[in-house]
Amino acid sequence: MSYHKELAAAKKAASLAACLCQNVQKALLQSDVQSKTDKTPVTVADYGSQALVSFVLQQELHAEFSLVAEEDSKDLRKDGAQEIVERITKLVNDSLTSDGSYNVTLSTEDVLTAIDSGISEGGCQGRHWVLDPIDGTKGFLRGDQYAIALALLDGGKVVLGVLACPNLPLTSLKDAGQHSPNNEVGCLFFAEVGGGTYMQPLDGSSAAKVQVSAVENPEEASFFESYEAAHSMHDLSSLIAQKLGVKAPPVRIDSQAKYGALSRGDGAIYLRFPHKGYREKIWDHAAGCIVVTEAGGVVTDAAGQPLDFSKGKHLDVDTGIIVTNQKLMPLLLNAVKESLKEKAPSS
Ligand SMILES: Nc1ncnc2c1ncn2[C@@H]1O[C@H](COP(=O)(O)OS(=O)(=O)O)[C@@H](OP(=O)(O)O)[C@H]1O
Ligand SMILES: [Mg+2]
Ligand SMILES: [Mg+2]
Ligand SMILES: [Mg+2]
Repeated sequence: MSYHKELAAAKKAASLAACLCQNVQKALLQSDVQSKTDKTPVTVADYGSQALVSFVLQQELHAEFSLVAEEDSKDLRKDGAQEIVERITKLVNDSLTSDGSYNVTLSTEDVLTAIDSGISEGGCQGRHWVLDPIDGTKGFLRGDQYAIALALLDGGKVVLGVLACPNLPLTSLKDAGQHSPNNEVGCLFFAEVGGGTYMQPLDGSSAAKVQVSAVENPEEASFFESYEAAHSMHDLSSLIAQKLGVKAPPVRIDSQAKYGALSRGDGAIYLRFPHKGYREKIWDHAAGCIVVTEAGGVVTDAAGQPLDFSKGKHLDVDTGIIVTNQKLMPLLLNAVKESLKEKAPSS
């Protein structure tokens, strides 16, 4: 089955949302940031991006629509939130006007409704869009990496994914720090099942196929991990890297930009080991997972099992998520197993 129409709609939605986020990041006001009940930050751009993607997908596809997305409008419907809802609505309308494809002006209620169409639970039947309107909100607030991550599930499998990474350099991160005449940023990665992974500049110029690193010797490999130590155990990844013989220091960047960078071979390994008790959400991995696998990579949990996106909002993974190329995966799995055994509290 082909998903060309859906992929075109997803690229349009994610690119427009990326423009909205870039505009907010340039002029971020402290009042634009709120704290959610789980104490993580959310900004007007997270809400605006979710409303915009939801609206664009519904306009483009005219089909029955199910969206599993990170944000909801609960906090925005509370007393005192009217001003922030108006700001979000203005951001969404400005983005729609600058694109010019839709002759509409959304009301505040339209925007809240668009945000809330992301309440689906997903599952193993039918089609479900999966959206992280800003993945890496902490990175976004620091002015670092973040991504708009959009994927489509069909029968519980990820069939397409788009990652818009507005701050990711167009050239490899391996060249970072070296003198490069081209320090432009803004990448759009996209993949359809069976069709490979492509990257194009967010400004829309032509796309090129990408491949994961072909490195077979771990001593030549470098690895990515979360920027935030609260999101992944840096001491455990350091032990795994040491056991593998990786020489390079970790590359710490926020969000699924890690999957994008890995898909084009900027590094060979991604290690993610959340602290005990954290449950991974499908929107933090669905788009990244297909972007890497279609580029020839492998994404598994720490036990070597593929990620199962068919169980609803959560991913029930064993201990952590690891990503690399097919050659390095057996070595990596061994290093992970040994490191976990060593770190386990002795009974
Ligand atoms: N405690 C904890 N453990 C593990 N993961 C967590 C935790 N808290 C949050 N999150 C999720 O991490 C998402 C950000 O992705 P990363 O961890 O790759 O980015 S970062 O480098 O740490 O910023 C981040 O995504 P966004 O909320 O979309 O920014 C969260 O879903
Ligand atoms: Mg969040
Ligand atoms: Mg996220
Ligand atoms: Mg998010």
